[in-house]
Parts: sequence; structure tokens; C-alpha cells
Amino acid sequence: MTLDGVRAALLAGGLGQRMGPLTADTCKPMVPYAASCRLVDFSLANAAASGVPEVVLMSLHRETELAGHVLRHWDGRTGTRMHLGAHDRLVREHGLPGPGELLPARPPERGTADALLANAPYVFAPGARDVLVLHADHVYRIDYGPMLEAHRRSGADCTIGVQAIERKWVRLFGMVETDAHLRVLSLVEKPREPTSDLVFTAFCLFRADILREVLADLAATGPDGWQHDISRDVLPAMIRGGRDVRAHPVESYWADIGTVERYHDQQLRLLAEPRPFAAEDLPCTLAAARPRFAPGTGLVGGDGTAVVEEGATVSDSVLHPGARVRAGAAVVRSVVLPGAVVESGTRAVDTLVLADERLGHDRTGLAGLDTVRSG
Ligand SMILES: Nc1ncnc2c1ncn2[C@@H]1O[C@H](COP(=O)(O)OP(=O)(O)O[C@H]2O[C@H](CO)[C@@H](O)[C@H](O)[C@H]2O)[C@@H](O)[C@H]1O
Repeated sequence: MTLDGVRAALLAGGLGQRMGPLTADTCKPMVPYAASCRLVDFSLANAAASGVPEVVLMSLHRETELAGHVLRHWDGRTGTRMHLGAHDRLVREHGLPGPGELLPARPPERGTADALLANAPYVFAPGARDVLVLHADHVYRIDYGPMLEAHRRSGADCTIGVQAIERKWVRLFGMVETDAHLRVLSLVEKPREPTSDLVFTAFCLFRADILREVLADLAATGPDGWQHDISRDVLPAMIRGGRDVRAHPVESYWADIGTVERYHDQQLRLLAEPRPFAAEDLPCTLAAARPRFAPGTGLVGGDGTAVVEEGATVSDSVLHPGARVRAGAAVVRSVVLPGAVVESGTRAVDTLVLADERLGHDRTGLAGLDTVRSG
């Protein structure tokens, strides 16, 4: 099935400042994940598997690397075309810039709504009846088909993903209140004292004409009249203005990877039963071979791409392709990134082992990750 008349707009421009050393040399969407892929691959895999005809990549930082990855692995996959926004023609006619060269910089953007405005000629080009907003740092598996079906059946102006979570975490998200018919009554971004368990999963479907109109109205208030954000401005303006905004409950596993801690914890969560992903469902772009779940050991980059030497101990961990754990080393509840080496006689516990360090001492916990890089 294809999602006719849907164009996805992928938010992939955040700096990832809360990702610590993981984003020192790359942008957040390109951070390795789940022993098989990069963060951006999850939303792209969902789009491709759902039959979204076109995805507009809305990136800002380290665009060349991201654009190269997206074109190489995802352009044309199951018929889904990747569009690089303002850079699309340039890259398709002249190829990606060579080493040391950059794609032309774009003016700074203040929030997610600015990304839509800056990419308006591509997001709103003819052919899009609905715009599907996606994020490059979300780990989940979904078919957007049933969501589109509900959206079109209800005639909503916008349909947003929602998930019920523990009340104490709601303050970190956009909080949603609905009526019994799933009509959204309010969306409050990062509420201090939450009054609902429902949060916005941040992927949503807008009627393209309505989204364009609301963005134009907000832009007309001047640069300081709003916060340039989809959750803080666009959706509240629609709700206030009496537009029909509906909630689409997401029951399956969904995680937003915003911090180093989430990055660590949610990868270990992949190992817990019920497993959110089977190995064959993980997008695979880091190596040709799929990773495997090894009982007790964890998730290991496939077919010799991650090496656990004889006499090494690895438990409940994620080993990316190119990682090596030497004989006599122990890795416990840790994530070992591509190319990282854990030397003999050392213990890595509840931590991340980065690519450009050879871990030759004991380390427990995530604190101080910024200072242990040696590369
Ligand atoms: N100009 C730009 N161009 C391209 N990409 C950009 C961009 N500005 C930001 N982004 C990207 O868009 C995403 C949104 O990030 P924000 O930090 O604004 O929101 P947050 O993730 O906290 O909450 C949001 O996501 C949670 C769910 O995780 C919701 O509950 C909440 O309502 C919602 O605001 C990030 O992935 C960021 O990298």
C-alpha cells in the first residue's frame, strides 16, 4: 500500500547538545544505534515500509554526511524518494561536495516550525494533500497507514500521535488532553504540573493546506510574536482556532532519544522481554550483516563485525560493528560504539564505550564521559 498524497517532512536539524560526546563529531541523526544503524534510520524505515512516496529531509548541521547517508541507503527504497530540500538539485546535478567542502549554509532557524517554513517550497509542492511530520531521533516501528486512514476518515485538520506514560515523566513532553472521541482539547508543552498521562509523540499528520495557512498566520505576527515551534505554536493555534485536531493512540514501543542517558537506557531496553524489535526488524545500514540477540550477552553486530575475544565477558550489552572486547575484559550493561576497544583486564559497567578511546581502565556509569575520550 502507498500513502497517496502524503509527503513526509523529517526534522533532522537539532544540534543534539544533550547527547554529550556522541555528537562531538557528527549530528544526532547519524549517531549509531542498536548495533545495526543510525538514529535517523528508524523514521526512514517506517516511512519506506508504510509506502510514503516522498520524504523531505530538513537538516541544518553536518548536512553533507547526513545527505550522503540518506541518499545511499534510503533513496528509492520501496519506491520512497528522498528530497534534500534546498540542496536537492545541487546534489543531484553535481553530487555531494568532496572532503572539506560543505553544502551552502542556510539562515539560522529558531524552532521546528521554521524548518517547515524554510522548506515550504518542497514540503508544500503540488501533490501533497497531507504532510507527515517525522523526527530523526525517534526509535519505533509503525505503519503510518492506519493513522492516515483514521485521519482521512475523521476529516481532521491534524492527527497527532499520543501515548500514555507515567505521570512523573509527562513534564518532559508535550502533554495532551482529549475528549472521549479523541478530539484534542489542549496541548501544553513541558507542563510543570501535569494533569494528564497522555503525551504527544511528535509525529503527526497535517492537512497540507491548513498547515500552510496556520504557518503563514503565525509568521505574520513577526519574528518575536511566537516561538517558531510546532508544539508550542502551530498545534495550540489550531486548537484555539477551533480546528479539528485528533489524537491517534500509539500503543507500541516508542522512544525519543534526547540525552546520553536515554541513549544508553533505551538500547538496553531493546534487550528486555517483550523485545520492542526482532533482529530482522532493525534497520540495517552500519554493516551488511544484521545484528543478533545473543542470550545473556545482548545485541551484537552481525557476523564477526563485533568481536568478543575468547575469555572476555559480555553481558546485557550492545556491541556495534567494529567493536572489540579483548580477552579478560568485562562489559556489563554497556553500549560499545563502532570501532571501540575494551582492553584486557578492564571492566565497563553501565556505560558507553566510545569509538576513539581504548578503554584501558575500569569505568562505571555515564558520568564524566566528556573527559574520558583519548582520541
Ligand atoms: N530548525 C530545525 N530544523 C530541523 N530540525 C529541527 C529544528 N529544530 C529542532 N529540530 C529537531 O526537532 C526535534 C524537536 O526537538 P525539540 O527539542 O524542539 O522538542 P522535544 O524533543 O523536547 O519535544 C518534542 O517532542 C516530544 C516527543 O518526543 C513531544 O512530546 C513535544 O511536544 C515536542 O515538542 C529534535 O529532534 C530537533 O533535533
